[in-house]
Amino acid sequence: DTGSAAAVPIDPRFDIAYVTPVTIGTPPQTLQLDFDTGSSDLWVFSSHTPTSQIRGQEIYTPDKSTTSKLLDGHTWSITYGDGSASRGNVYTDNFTVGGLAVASQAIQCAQQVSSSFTTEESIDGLLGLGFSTLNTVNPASQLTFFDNAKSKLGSPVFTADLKNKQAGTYDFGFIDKAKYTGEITYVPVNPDPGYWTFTSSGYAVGSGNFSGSPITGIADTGTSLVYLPTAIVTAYYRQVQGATNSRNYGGYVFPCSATLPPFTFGVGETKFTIPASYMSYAPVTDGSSTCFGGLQSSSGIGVNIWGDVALKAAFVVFNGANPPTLGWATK
Ligand SMILES: CC[C@H](C)[C@H](NC(=O)C[C@H](O)[C@H](CC1CCCCC1)NC(=O)CCNC(=O)[C@H](Cc1ccccc1)NC(=O)N1CCC(N)CC1)C(=O)NCc1cnc(C)nc1N
Repeated sequence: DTGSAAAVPIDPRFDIAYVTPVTIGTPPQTLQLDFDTGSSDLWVFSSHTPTSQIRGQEIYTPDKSTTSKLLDGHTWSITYGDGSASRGNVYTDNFTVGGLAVASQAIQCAQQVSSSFTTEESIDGLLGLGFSTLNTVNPASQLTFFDNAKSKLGSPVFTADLKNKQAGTYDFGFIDKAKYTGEITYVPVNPDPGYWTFTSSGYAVGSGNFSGSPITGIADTGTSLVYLPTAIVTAYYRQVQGATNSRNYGGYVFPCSATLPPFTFGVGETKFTIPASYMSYAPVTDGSSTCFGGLQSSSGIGVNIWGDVALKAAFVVFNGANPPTLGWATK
């Protein structure tokens, strides 16, 4: 079997996140989920979520599904890097993504979500595509949709073809040659503690020389920006007129009129260039002439993160074979 579904930016003006339609239950209930390779819980706004915490999101109602089953005594609680959080109980039900079906997928129903989820009306929940070791369900952790679907897939892979300010695609079980150019460069993945961790072969700022220093980080579709070591980030913003590291805005900002250099990163021998237009993330507040950079320092995070700003510049194969690898191709 295979599956293919659109990854749609939640805001047409800048790519803070992408959502993908899924169906849950019988008859099918359609929700838009944020596919997140940086976590491994599949959780949804639900009939168990207090209405005071719901603002326009679609919800999953297990009682309306003839195939839902309560996973008795199981609970979950998750906190994300940006401090957002949610927790709740667990059902199993039929689940499909782009035509690919899993019969008894663990669906984590939110009984509590933090305010940033309530205010993000376009996200009805998350679908974790990290390694199942990260799943937070107690007393028995649950498998991700990808792990459940693997045995049905021609090839144990999924691919991310995220695009700038337009809909891209997540494919499951096959690699679509029409979505990339040249060859796919595969690199090793360290699945511990559960992220898609790989090592980039280096970077260049604009037309500057390529620095071959290895950068270990995670490929994370659920993170909007790229977070790299401070030395790299300062080298980048040294090339941007008027750039400052703003404590007020929590990162590097610059005049929206500034000329930005592109940013190149290496995977094996292949080089990926993030165009300057992706490197200006968004005005710090609506209508401001100060813009927030798409590249920020990872010093406060503890891990380097290749988020959507970088992933948009490539076609990425998440190969769930043993051992797992990451494939990168230009497009
Ligand atoms: C089992 C936990 C799981 C593995 C968890 N994984 C992650 O945090 C990475 C994961 O990819 C999550 C997935 C996000 C979570 C929020 C909702 C959207 C998806 N990524 C992050 O938290 C990275 C930082 N956040 C982001 O990048 C969010 C994503 C977002 C998008 C749309 C709407 C709201 C938020 N972007 C923003 O807040 N933006 C607004 C501000 C703008 N300047 C940039 C874009 C983890 O590491 N948690 C440990 C953890 C706990 N507590 C903290 C403080 N840090 C932690 N790392």
